[in-house]
Amino acid sequence: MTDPHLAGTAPARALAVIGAGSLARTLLAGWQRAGVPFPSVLTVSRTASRAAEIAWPGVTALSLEDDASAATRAVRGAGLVVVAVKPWMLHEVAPRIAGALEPGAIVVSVMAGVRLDTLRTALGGTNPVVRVLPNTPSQVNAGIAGLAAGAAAPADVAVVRDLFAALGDVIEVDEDGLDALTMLSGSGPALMFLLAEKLATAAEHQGFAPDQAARIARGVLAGAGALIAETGDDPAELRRRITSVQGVTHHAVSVLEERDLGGSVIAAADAGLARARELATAPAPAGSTARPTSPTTGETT
Ligand SMILES: NC(=O)C1=CN([C@@H]2O[C@H](COP(=O)(O)OP(=O)(O)OC[C@H]3O[C@@H](n4cnc5c(N)ncnc54)[C@H](O)[C@@H]3O)[C@@H](O)[C@H]2O)C=CC1
Ligand SMILES: O=C(O)[C@@H]1CCC=N1
Repeated sequence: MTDPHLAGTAPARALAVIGAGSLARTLLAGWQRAGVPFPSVLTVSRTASRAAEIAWPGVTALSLEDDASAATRAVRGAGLVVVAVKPWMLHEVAPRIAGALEPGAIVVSVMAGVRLDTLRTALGGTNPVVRVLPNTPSQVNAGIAGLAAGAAAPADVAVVRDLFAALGDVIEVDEDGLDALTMLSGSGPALMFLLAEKLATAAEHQGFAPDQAARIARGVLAGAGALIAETGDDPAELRRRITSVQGVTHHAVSVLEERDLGGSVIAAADAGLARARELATAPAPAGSTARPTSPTTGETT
């Protein structure tokens, strides 16, 4: 699928992606799907085994394990550099790339919490830096990304905006707005998937086999998503059409409202915002190099 916004406007710039984990792969898959014509794409992983997982056409996957200068090599010649490591790894990445960035190369940070001032200082202060907060539906060009431009020149911001418009909707905000979006749209899909997991658990509780329970949960989430996407109707209106007076939906939803679902989601948003702000200066969490850590929260590293 080629995004019509991009026709004729896509930057013919080489792309370097530092940190080729979950989000980086999501973005690359989305750009490939949208047909974004990068002249070359280099990714940098920490380990050779992670680099070997990226056997994609047109992508050269380097690793620090194989070549300690991989990050420096990747950014040389790149017009766009996406930094997609965990926020607490910036201190390791920045010295490797700061002196090697091409003049005018645009750095896009997708790291949660890390402020533009911090990025600019860490990267030597001469290259334009833009913060973007994407989400994983970008992989299927159905993402929402927050974009905070800071002091970047309008032409550079336009390049980044076009790039992420190929992956879905782009909302321009200031940095405080970006911290809030980190949970709302960045983590938002996880909330929806959590609800689907809980629906499957409830189905099993009511006697369905696990494979049937999984089909029910997947079908409901995918069907509801397709309905809202294709009709463009308001979620409250779509819910109203399901809710018969004193019917089944009314009784089920009442239980969630009595247990303050709305208050719980607001509390979750506040907790996410607080954590996004903390990440600006936080050390690596204990155990953050192990994968995966928790079946409940689904943390990857
Ligand atoms: N996963 C998501 O849905 C979203 C993630 N983000 C942000 O994206 C960033 C990456 O997150 P994920 O992809 O989920 O994490 P991840 O752990 O899957 O990927 C990070 C990758 O960086 C690599 N890495 C670490 N140090 C490195 C170094 N010095 N040089 C090169 N590579 C190095 C790691 O080996 C790992 O593969 C984080 O800062 C996160 O806040 C933002 C929005 C959404
Ligand atoms: O959990 C995280 O910190 C990242 C940022 C938003 C989604 N994943």
